[in-house]
Amino acid sequence: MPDLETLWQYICDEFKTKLSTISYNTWLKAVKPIAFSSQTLIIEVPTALHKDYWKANLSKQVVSLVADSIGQTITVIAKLPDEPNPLTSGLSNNRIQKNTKLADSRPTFMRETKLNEKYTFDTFVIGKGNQMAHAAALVVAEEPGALYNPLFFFGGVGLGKTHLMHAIGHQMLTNNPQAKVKYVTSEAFANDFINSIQTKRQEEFRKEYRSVDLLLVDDIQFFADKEGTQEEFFHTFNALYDDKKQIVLSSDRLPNEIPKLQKRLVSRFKWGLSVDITPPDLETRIAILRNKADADDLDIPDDTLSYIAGQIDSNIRELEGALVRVQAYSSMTHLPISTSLAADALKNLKLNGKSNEISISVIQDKVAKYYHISIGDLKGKKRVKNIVIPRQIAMYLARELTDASLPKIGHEFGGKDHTTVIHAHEKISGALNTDSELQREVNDLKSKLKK
Ligand SMILES: Nc1ncnc2c1ncn2[C@@H]1O[C@H](COP(=O)(O)OP(=O)(O)OP(=O)(O)O)[C@@H](O)[C@H]1O
Repeated sequence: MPDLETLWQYICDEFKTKLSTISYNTWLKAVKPIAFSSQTLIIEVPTALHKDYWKANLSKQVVSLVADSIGQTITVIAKLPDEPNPLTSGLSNNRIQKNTKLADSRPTFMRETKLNEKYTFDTFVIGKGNQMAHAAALVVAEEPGALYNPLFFFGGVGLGKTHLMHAIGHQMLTNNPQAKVKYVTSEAFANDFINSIQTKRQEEFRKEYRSVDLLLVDDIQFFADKEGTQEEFFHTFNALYDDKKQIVLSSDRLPNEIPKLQKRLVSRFKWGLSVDITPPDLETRIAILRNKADADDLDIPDDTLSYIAGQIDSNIRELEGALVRVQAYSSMTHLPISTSLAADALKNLKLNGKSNEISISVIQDKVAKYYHISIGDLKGKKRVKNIVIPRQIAMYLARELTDASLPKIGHEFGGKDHTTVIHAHEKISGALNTDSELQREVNDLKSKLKK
C-alpha cells in the first residue's frame, strides 16, 4: 500500500489531467490529505459543500482510480476542519458517511442582457466568505440541473453574487457553446412580463423564458409586491425545473425573509441549495485589490493596497471604487500611488460624499425607537398620523443621508413606490421651513445617526 503522500500525489496527478484548472483548484487543491490507514483515506475539505460534492461525486472516482491502479478497494472520507478525524476518534465510517448528507429566435421586445465578460471564475477571488458559494457555482456550471437546483445566493450588497451568476453563465457556455443562457434581474423579468401582456405576446415571453438551459435571476427581493410577476415566475420555475434546467437566483436575504414573496415560491426556492456570501476578510480584500491593480496595469505598493483594504471592509464594489479613486487622484496630482496619497484620496472621498455608514435600516431603527413605534409599522401601510409622519421622516432621512436610489428606499419601506418617497421628502422638506418642533426632532435624529 502507498503512503499518504504518494497516494495523494497520484490522485492529484490523475485529476489534473481529468479536470479543468478551476475545478482542479476548487476540488483538489483546496483539500488537505489527513491520514491513510486501514484502507481509509481521510481528507479535510474547507466547506460543507465540498464535503457534499466529494461524497456525491469525487470519492467514487478516487475509489475506482485506486482500484484500477493498485487493485485495492479503499474508502474515502471527507471531513470538515472542525470535525474529528474518524480514524482516531472512534466513529465508524458508516456513521460518518450517514452524517455527510448534505438564441436566436428571441422576440425583440425582450431585453437582451449580455453577460459581463469581466465576471468569470478566473477573475473571482476566493476567500472564506465566498468559498462555499464559489464551489456551488462551479458545481451548477459543470453539472447544470443535477445537484443544486435552484441554487440560491444570498448576502449583502456588492459581495459578488452577480459576479458568480455571470461566471456560471460563462462557464456553461464554454462547456457547451450551444447552451441557452439567460441572465436577468428580477426587474427585467417583471418588465418583460408586463410588456408581453401589453403587446399581447405572452406566448413568446413564455417560449423565451421556458426554453433556456440556464436561467439566472438576480436580486429577486424586488419580486416583493409584484403578484402577477410572481405568478408567472412560479410557472417559469416549474417548467424549467421539470425539464431539469438549471435555475440560479440571488437576493440580499433568504427567501423566507423577502416580504410578500408567495409561500409556494419560498418553498420552491428551498428545494435546492441556499448559500450565503459574507463580507471578505482583510486578506481576501487585499487579493481582490491586487488582482484589479494587475488587471489595470497599475503599479501599487503592497502596503498601499493593505491600507485601502483596511479602509473599506464590507462591500467589494466600494473597495473597487476606492482603488479607482486613488488612481484618479494620482493622475490628477501627477504623483505616484503611495499610502499617503491613498490616505488623501480616501479622506476626500469621505468628506465629499454623503456618509456611507448610515444605512436605511439604521435610520428605520432610530426613527422607530424615537417615536416609539415598531419597524413593522414604519414599513407598513397604516395611515394613522402618529405612524405616517415618522415614516415620512424616515424616508426623508434615507434620502438625505444615504446614497440609496428612490426605488431602493421605497423597497426598504415595505416595497413602496418611488413616488411615495418623493412625496414624503417634499412634505418633510416643506414642513421643516415652518414647523420648529419638526425641525428639532429631525435635527435630533440626524445627530443621533451621525454619532
Ligand atoms: N470574490 C471576488 N473577486 C473579485 N471581484 C469580486 C469578488 N466579489 C465581488 N467582486 C466585484 O465586486 C463588484 C460587486 O460585485 P457584484 O455586483 O457581483 O455584487 P452583488 O453581490 O451582486 O451586489 P448587489 O447586491 O448590489 O447586486 C463587482 O465588480 C465584482 O466583480
